[in-house]
Amino acid sequence: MAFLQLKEVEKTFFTYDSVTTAVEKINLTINKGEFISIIGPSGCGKTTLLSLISGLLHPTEGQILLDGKQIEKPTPETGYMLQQDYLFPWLTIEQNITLGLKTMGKTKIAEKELAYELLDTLGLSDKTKHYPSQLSGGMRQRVALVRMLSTDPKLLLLDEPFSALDYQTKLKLENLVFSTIRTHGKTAILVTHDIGEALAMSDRVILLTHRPGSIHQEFSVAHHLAEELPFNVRLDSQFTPLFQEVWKEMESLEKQT
Ligand SMILES: Nc1ncnc2c1ncn2[C@@H]1O[C@H](COP(=O)(O)OP(=O)(O)OP(=O)(O)O)[C@@H](O)[C@H]1O
Repeated sequence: MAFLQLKEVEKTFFTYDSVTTAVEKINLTINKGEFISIIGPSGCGKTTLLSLISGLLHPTEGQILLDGKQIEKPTPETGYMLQQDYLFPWLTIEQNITLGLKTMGKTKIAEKELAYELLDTLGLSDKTKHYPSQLSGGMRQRVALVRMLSTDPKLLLLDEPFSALDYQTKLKLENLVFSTIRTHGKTAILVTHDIGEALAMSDRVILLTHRPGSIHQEFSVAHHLAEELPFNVRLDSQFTPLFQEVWKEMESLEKQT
């Protein structure tokens, strides 16, 4: 059975003076353990699509099924990581990363084990008593990654999580996020404006059309590359031709406006 299935999904926003169809006719199947990226022109509905998958929004038409069950509302089965880390400034790093567990009533030491293990793996174990303002942007995003994974969600939704970082930090964090997600065998969907990032991190890249966004083309990344760390993928001889292929398609979409 498909892990995540989008069937003829459409989302239209109705406001007092406008009707906006953000996405339409989206048919997509994602298997367990896959890493998918969604790219496309600005305003084509990428974030809307993630919000629909998270259960924060409901489709106007169509269905979204996770493990065969229709998604009705946000649940701990799905984790979200955004461009801004949204850490609570008045809580320590330790309190921030265990907050999700606390709201789920999981306060036992054994239930927090994964969170502490992740803090250690991501080099943050000496920062547990610090406050977010005492950390760099890259560190804060690492904390956001730990917070997302600590409740052990089945599906991860990443909405431009690296776009506010400087280039070097972004490259390092891509590697770290990728290896952490792969190690834990999670299924992930990344929204990004960066073609290179999409290709370096994913098994498949989905290119959406202009709004209303529908799937224009899907690009598969060779299996041996999809298993490599993103930084190494960027250096591979197959990377540039694939980048050019995606770039050309994006350019052709621009010409259609
Ligand atoms: N709550 C809302 N009410 C009305 N219109 C909305 C709402 N949310 C999104 N939209 C509209 O839906 C369209 C798609 O927005 P969305 O943010 O999903 O695009 P995006 O591809 O993520 O954009 P970007 O690339 O700029 O981040 C836009 O025209 C946006 O104005």
